[in-house]
Amino acid sequence: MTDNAAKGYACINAGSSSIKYAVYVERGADLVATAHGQVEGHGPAQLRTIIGQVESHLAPARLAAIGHRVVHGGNNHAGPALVTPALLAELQALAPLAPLHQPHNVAGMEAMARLHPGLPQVACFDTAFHLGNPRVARLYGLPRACADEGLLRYGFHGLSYTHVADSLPAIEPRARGRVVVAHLGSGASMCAMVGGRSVATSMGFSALDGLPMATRCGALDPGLVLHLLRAKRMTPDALERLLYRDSGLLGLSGISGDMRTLLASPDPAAREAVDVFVYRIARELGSLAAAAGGLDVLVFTGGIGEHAADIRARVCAQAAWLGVRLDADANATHGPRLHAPDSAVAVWALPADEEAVIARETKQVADAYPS
Ligand SMILES: Nc1ncnc2c1ncn2[C@@H]1O[C@H](COP(=O)(O)OP(=O)(O)O)[C@@H](O)[C@H]1O
Ligand SMILES: CC(=O)OP(=O)(O)O
Ligand SMILES: [Mg+2]
Repeated sequence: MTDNAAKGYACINAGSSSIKYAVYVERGADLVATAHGQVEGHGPAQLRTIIGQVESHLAPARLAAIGHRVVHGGNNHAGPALVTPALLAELQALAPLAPLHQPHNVAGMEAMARLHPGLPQVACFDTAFHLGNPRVARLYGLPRACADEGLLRYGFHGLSYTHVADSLPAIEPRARGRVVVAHLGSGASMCAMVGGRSVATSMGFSALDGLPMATRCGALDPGLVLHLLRAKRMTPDALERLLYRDSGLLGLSGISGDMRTLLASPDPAAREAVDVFVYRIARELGSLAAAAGGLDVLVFTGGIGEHAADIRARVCAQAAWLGVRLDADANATHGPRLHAPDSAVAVWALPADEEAVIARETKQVADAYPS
């Protein structure tokens, strides 16, 4: 290994159910992926597997920096940031707002710092993409003092939305128009973009809001939470477990939070869980189209958005009033172009690639770091 070896970047994306990783290597002015993978679950064993994979896919490049997806960046980060002890403390303080993600994001940084002390690490924030949302989109109807202390809508999945915003102009002439993206994975949210920038999104203060997800409830009447605390005497920990881990598709079906399992199940409760998921996406689409002032393009991404033709077909059927018309054959084979010739709205299915955005942001920050 020499100093003039190409630079390589490891990308770690700790989501709610798994850790995705990728290795990117510089080739001229480009960053090229040499590995993409996923390990289920979280913990030291998973991180060790990932480190082994990263090292075996790096050569002959040298590891120049490690980038991490960080779900919650609060109000201070409109772009990626170098990981420092002060930043780690800041991210740890935000952990209660994203309990399924933030502790794993921070654990990944700490593990890599032990393994590669001195190597720059970069935090790439899900919240950054939405930080420029209009203030009306960010405010809750709470007393002003609450907003002053940060009780605002933040929104998440920003790295995935950035990837869509970056990819769309090459394939879709109306990419800079009024676009709604549905990121449908284990976590699920939707985002309205105008001119390639987020103007509104379905997740809010935490990654619980908006759509029902694999195990998270989605939007709830806060009166219901008060009822659970008071009348049912639930403790905050029990409530957190109910809302983050026992609800959503899993809670509704009583079977699984995994869409593939539910689509294959003849159980009426599985069907009803899927019905609720589709219904809520269709309603959110109307709301986000209103925020964008109309709808030119609809994009599906995430594991469900990319692979579940049936879910896309049902959402699009409920969006006929917006001028959405699917090409059934294109949809069955996952497009990526899904709209019929007479559709007023362009519809696409695109892979979610948060790691590509992590690689780019990591290089950008690390290149500015004196090595
Ligand atoms: N072929 C498929 N049909 C339906 N659902 C699918 C398919 N492939 C993956 N999924 C669903 O995608 C979801 C996982 O999405 P993914 O984006 O990988 O999750 P994560 O949020 O963990 O990154 C699961 O509900 C899974 O069942
Ligand atoms: C923010 C979020 O819900 O992320 P994921 O989909 O990776 O769980
Ligand atoms: Mg994900």
